Formats: sequence, structure tokens, C-alpha cells
Amino acid sequence: MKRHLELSIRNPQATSLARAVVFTPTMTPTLATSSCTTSATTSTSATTSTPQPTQHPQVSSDLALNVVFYHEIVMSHKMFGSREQRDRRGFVSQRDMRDSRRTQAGQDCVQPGANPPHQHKTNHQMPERAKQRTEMQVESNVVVAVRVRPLTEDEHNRGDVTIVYCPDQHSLLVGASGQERAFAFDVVLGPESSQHAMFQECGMTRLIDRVVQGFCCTVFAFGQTGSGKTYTITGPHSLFLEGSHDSLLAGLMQRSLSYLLELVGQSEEGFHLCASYLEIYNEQVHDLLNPCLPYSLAVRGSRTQGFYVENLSVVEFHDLDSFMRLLEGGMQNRQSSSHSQNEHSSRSHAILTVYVKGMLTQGKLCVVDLAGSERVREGDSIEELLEETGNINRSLLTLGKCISSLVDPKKRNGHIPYRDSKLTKLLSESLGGSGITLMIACVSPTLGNLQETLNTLRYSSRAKRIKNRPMAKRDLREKLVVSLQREICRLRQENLLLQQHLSSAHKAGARGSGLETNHPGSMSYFPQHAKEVAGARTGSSCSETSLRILLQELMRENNKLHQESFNQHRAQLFNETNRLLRKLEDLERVISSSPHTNSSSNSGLSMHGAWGGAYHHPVPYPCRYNNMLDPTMGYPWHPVLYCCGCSCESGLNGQQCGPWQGQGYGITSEENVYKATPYQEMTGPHRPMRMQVVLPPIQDGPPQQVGRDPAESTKTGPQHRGPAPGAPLPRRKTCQAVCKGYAERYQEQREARAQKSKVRADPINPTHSTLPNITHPERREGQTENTCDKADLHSLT
Ligand SMILES: Nc1ncnc2c1ncn2[C@@H]1O[C@H](COP(=O)(O)OP(=O)(O)OP(=O)(O)O)[C@@H](O)[C@H]1O
Repeated sequence: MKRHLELSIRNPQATSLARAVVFTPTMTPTLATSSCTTSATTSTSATTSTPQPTQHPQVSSDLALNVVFYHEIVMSHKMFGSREQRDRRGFVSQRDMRDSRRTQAGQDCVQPGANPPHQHKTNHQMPERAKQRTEMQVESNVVVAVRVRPLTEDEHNRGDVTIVYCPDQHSLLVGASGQERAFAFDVVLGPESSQHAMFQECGMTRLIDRVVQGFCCTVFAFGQTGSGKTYTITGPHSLFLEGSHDSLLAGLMQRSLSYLLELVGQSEEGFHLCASYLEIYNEQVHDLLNPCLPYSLAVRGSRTQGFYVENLSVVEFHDLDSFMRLLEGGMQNRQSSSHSQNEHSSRSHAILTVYVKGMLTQGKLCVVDLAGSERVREGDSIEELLEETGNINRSLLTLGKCISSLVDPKKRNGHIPYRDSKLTKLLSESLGGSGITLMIACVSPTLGNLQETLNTLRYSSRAKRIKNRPMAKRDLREKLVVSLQREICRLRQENLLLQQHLSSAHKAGARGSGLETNHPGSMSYFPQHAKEVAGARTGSSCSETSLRILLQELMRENNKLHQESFNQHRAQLFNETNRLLRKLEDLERVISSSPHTNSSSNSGLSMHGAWGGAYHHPVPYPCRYNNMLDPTMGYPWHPVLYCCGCSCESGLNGQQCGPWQGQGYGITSEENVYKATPYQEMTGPHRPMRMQVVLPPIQDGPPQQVGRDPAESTKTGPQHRGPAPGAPLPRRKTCQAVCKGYAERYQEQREARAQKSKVRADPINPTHSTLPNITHPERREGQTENTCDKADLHSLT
């Protein structure tokens, strides 16, 4: 209790926290007191030294955890200020480190869509709002790995001392003994780490897996001159300049490509690999694979592609050897010079891009070796070097600004100064876009570089907080699959509607007839198809081929349903027409039998039995020309030809009117029937009933062709004198074709009329007539009553 009070006096903020620990209901007062005492004791001793994980063997684990938390909160506030302040300064406490380690243990360090740090709850434990947020914000932080290089020979000889320590794989202590500053990163590799360990532990393999899946992944090495960036990315200079082939020294680039080629080789999907290699030197872009270009390349921006380098060579490769040749050529073309810090100092930012194009994916791996960041020292007064350093620093400063803006929640959605340098333009997608980024911070271990090392680590701590939204790039084929899926969805809906429509219509029909039918709305109507579609619908596989098959099936089914629906509709119309016709017939019969009506006076009104119904065939005759007009229909048609003048339903039994034969209206050939068919009435659910051939009304004069081949009519266009296809049937008014009896009656009527007019016009000369003298047509031998022939027609004209 005494200790507790002491603590409260010394640190009021800590007291409130301590109280919270002391009065936790799970603890007994005794334990609470002892724990508080222990923690306070530890905290007292820890104020003067670097925070270390505390051991509490005498207390229960729950209690120990609370005490450790309490102790660390007090310590971190005392040493580094609030969490926000610490973040800003790039420092982390032991608790931050442990949080980071927990996160590491629970999640893949290159895990797009992983929960952000400190969200240790599983999805089902999370409140609904938090769950929704996590599902919507599939963000991944930039992963930061730090590599500490060993002392170089020169540094050994000079007697430089190491001031960077790596207590474990995630933490780093920097500074002289007793004044160390702690940092935590996703991965920390000490001076003794090999190139192989670097490749394995920084998550490169997972990054390449993502590239193959279509993600854009970027690795960039950052740090002061001579800190080991180039060594990490490509291996030591000797590997290229002196032709050494020590594969153990090969850097991330070679190892990544080797792994990528292995991965691609194992895959059954055919991948297409190519690469480009460029450097940005003094803010000018040069193609390292095509060094002969006398000019620098332009960086352009587009909405779809983002920033890209215009006219950059992209070279295809198939194996590691061909890639190594590319890399070696590019490395030799890169700008480098001797520097006080590094004999082979790279003076440019180099970006190698490997494009991995699969069947449906377009992944990209960018490996960036940045030029060294350093201060201009007194000795570096050569003008050229100053310009170089100025440009390098400017682009790195812009990179820093971009990182700061990206991690600032207020600025993140505002303006990010990518356009201020070519480097940031080209890294924009990796930093704040849809890519996955691994940043490798390289640091020198010597005391002389302490300031540069701290700058690099602060910079990297900030970058660690950048959140990206990784998104795999799909190519057009993927889009095609998506559009096919949409089309299938639309067809399914249409299909469902048609089925519902038909099923209700059939139910109504069955209720009327008392029959249950196997209607098209039921799946048993299409047994084979039902199985296939049901299989395809339940299956989750959505390859392009299966989607196409499914699409075709649905289209076929929908066509059938459409046809059925159309036929049903037509049947209804036909029934209605028949009903009306029958009614009309009855009416005509009533009229003709009326004592007030002269049978010869109804000729201009009737469709059937125009001449007293003498030649009307009530039952349609079966057609010889099944499927002729519509070969897709498998139904027995029953066409009825309405004869031109006699209005008989002259079925195709050879009773057609003679005069029409050979003039395109007869039914002597299939062709003629087709040509003479301006309207086709085809009805009935399974048995379309009627084909109607309407012949033209004939006035005094030669017959006119009204019905023609639709193709012909479209050719002739406006000259087509018949009714337009699909137009309502014209009323058959005064149907004046020649048939037996007509000529006599016609002649009689004319004569009578002429007589009358003559009488009226010229009472003095009653024999004068204005009418032509029409010869009475002779009936040929064997001519039936309901036929008329050419001779008859000519006699009329
Ligand atoms: N992990 C390491 N193990 C052994 N030697 C290393 C390691 N890292 C760097 N070196 C050595 O340190 C020196 C500097 O390394 P490197 O050239 O890679 O630095 P750099 O950061 O690329 O410098 P610059 O920015 O000037 O190009 C080289 O001689 C290199 O061999």
C-alpha cells in the first residue's frame, strides 16, 4: 500500500491506472497488493534502464499479465509520452513490440485483407459493426523489414563500434549502451543473417504467390549510402562486375525470380513472363535494357494505368538464365560511382518490374533499389556529386512527404504529392494504391552513422502505418466471365418469369379442360435440360466453358419458352377469330334466309359463302406443305386458301381456282404458295391450324399481285403494293374473281344496269349501251363448279 501511494505521488496518471489494476474483481486484495508492490518495484528500477520483459514468478498468470500491462503503460508514458506521441517520434515500447509479435503470430505478414493490428478477436466474436467494417476495409499495412549489415573491413580496421542490437526477430535497439532506443518492425534481421534467410523471413515467397494471383507487389530497399541496399536486392557488386557465380550471395531479385519460375512451372495455367528495368538518375528516366536511347523517357499518367513510363522496353524471358542475362546487362548500365561511404555507390534509383500474365490474371512484381539517402558532408563538394545528392535527396524527401501524408488520417484522402518526383509517381500504386508493399530498411551498425540510422528507422516506422487496399488485376477474359455470369443471371430471371407465366396459363387451361398437362413451365417438360441446368446451377464452378454451356442451355430453354408462349397467344387469337367467323357465318345465314334479302346482294360483305355459301368447305384440309413456311416448326399445318373470287376455302386438294394458276397465286408449286402468302395464320399450342392466303380484291381489270415474298418486298420497298407484313387483314370487299356463275350474273347485272341507264339517258334509242360487249365464258369440259380458269378471267378483262 505504501508503494502504491508512493507511486501515486510520483505519477498521478499512473495511480489511476494502478487503481484499475488493484480493483479488478478477479483478484484478491492480497494478491493485488503484492502485485502492485512488485510492479511498482520493477517500475522504479526500470526508470533508469531500457525496458525489458518483466518476470513475475510468484503471481498468477492473469495477475502477472495485468501487472505487466500496468507497468508498461506507466513506463511508456514516462519514457516516450502518449502512444500518438511515440508513433510520431518513431519509438515503440515493449508492449508495442509484443502487440506486433502477437499480430505476427496470428497473421501472415504479407496478408492482404488481414485484420489490422490489435484486432485479436475472431470474426464471430466481433460486434456486428466492427465485423462489417473489417469486411469492407480489406486493408493491409506496408510491411517493413529491417536489415542490419555487418561491419565492413574498413570499419573493422578503423575500429568502429556497433550500436545496433537485435534482441529478437521483431525488435531493434539503437544507441550507445544505456541510451538505447527501441524500435519494432515486422521483421528484423541482424548482421549475421544470410541472403537466404533474408529471402525466407521477410515474406518474399508469399509476396510472389500474390503476384501469381494477379496482385501488384513492390519491394523497395531504403537506407543511407553503404547500408547494404544493393547487396540485399541483387547481391554484392562482385557478383556482376567480377563475374562471380556464388549463388549464396544472390540477392532477393534472383531468388524471387527463381521461386517465381518454379511456381509458374508447376502451375498448369500458362504464364507469360517479361521484365523491364529502368533507373531514375537526376530526375531522368533511362531504360537499362536499352541503354543506346539518346534521350530520357517520359513518365505519363492515365486513369486506367496510373503512372507509367512511355516507350520502356519490356523483354520476355522464359528461364532463369535469360533473366540473369537481362539483369546483368541492366546492372552494368546503372549509374554508380565511388563515394566516401561506398566504393560502388549506386547513384540512381533502379526499378525492375516483372510482369506475370496468366490466363485471367496480370500480376506485377516491382523490385526497387533506391539510391542512398545521406547528408551532404563537407568533403563532398564536387559539383556533380552535389547535384546527384540533391536530386536523390529531393526524391527521397518527396517519398517521405508522401508517406507522411498517407499515414495522416486527415491528409490521406486529400492530396498526396506523388507528382513532385518521378520516383513517387512510379511508386504511387505501391504506396497508396491497390498493391502489396514490402519495405526493406537497411541500416549501418556503426556509431558514426547513428543519426542516419535513426532517420531511416523513423522513416520506416512511419511507412509501417501506411494502409493499402490490395486488389488483384484481372484481364478482359475475367471481365468476359463476369459478363457471362450477368447474362446467365438475366436469362435465369427471364426463364423464371416465362415459366411462371406458362405455368399459370396452363393451370387455367387445365382447369378449363379438366386435363393436367406436362406444360413447359414444369421442369419435366425439358427432362434432359432440367438435369443439366440443375447440375450447372447447383455447381459452384464457373469456368468460362461451363458458363458458356450454361448460357447456351438457358438461351435454348428461353427460346422454347418464348415459342410456347407465342404459340399459346396465337392459339387464343385463332380461337377468337374462329369464334367471330362462325358468328359472322351465322349472321350471314340469317341475313340470306331473310325474306327481305336477295341472295345475290351479299357478295360484297361475306368472307365465306359469298355466293350463297355454295362452295364453302367448312373443315380445313390438311396441308401437303408441312413445315414449308417455317422449317423450324415441327407442327402439322392446316392451311386454308381463300380463293380469289369464289371465296371458297379451297383446301389443297386441287380445287384451286383455274385463273390463278401460273400467275403466282395458284398452289401448283410450293414456291407459288409461299409467294402468295402475305399472311400466315399459324395457331394452336401444339397444332397450328391455319394458313390463310388472302388474294387481292379485283376491280375491273387484270389481277394485281398483292402478296409477295417478304424478301422481295423489302427489296422493292415502296413499290410493294400489297399490305405490309404484319398489317391487319384487309376486309375482302367486292371480291370479283371469275368463277362459275359469276360471269353470267355479272353480265346480267351490267346489262340490267346499262339498260336502266340507257332508258334514263336515251329514252329515244333504247338499244344503246356504253358497256363493252362481254362474251359469255364457255365452261370447259370437266370443269367443276367452284373453279375458274384463265379463259374466264380474260373474258372479264
Ligand atoms: N549483409 C551484408 N553482408 C555482408 N556485406 C554487406 C552486407 N550488406 C552490405 N554489405 C557490404 O557493404 C557495402 C555496401 O553495400 P551496398 O553497396 O549494398 O550498399 P548500398 O546501400 O547499396 O549503397 P549505395 O546506396 O551507395 O549504393 C558493400 O561492400 C557490401 O558488400
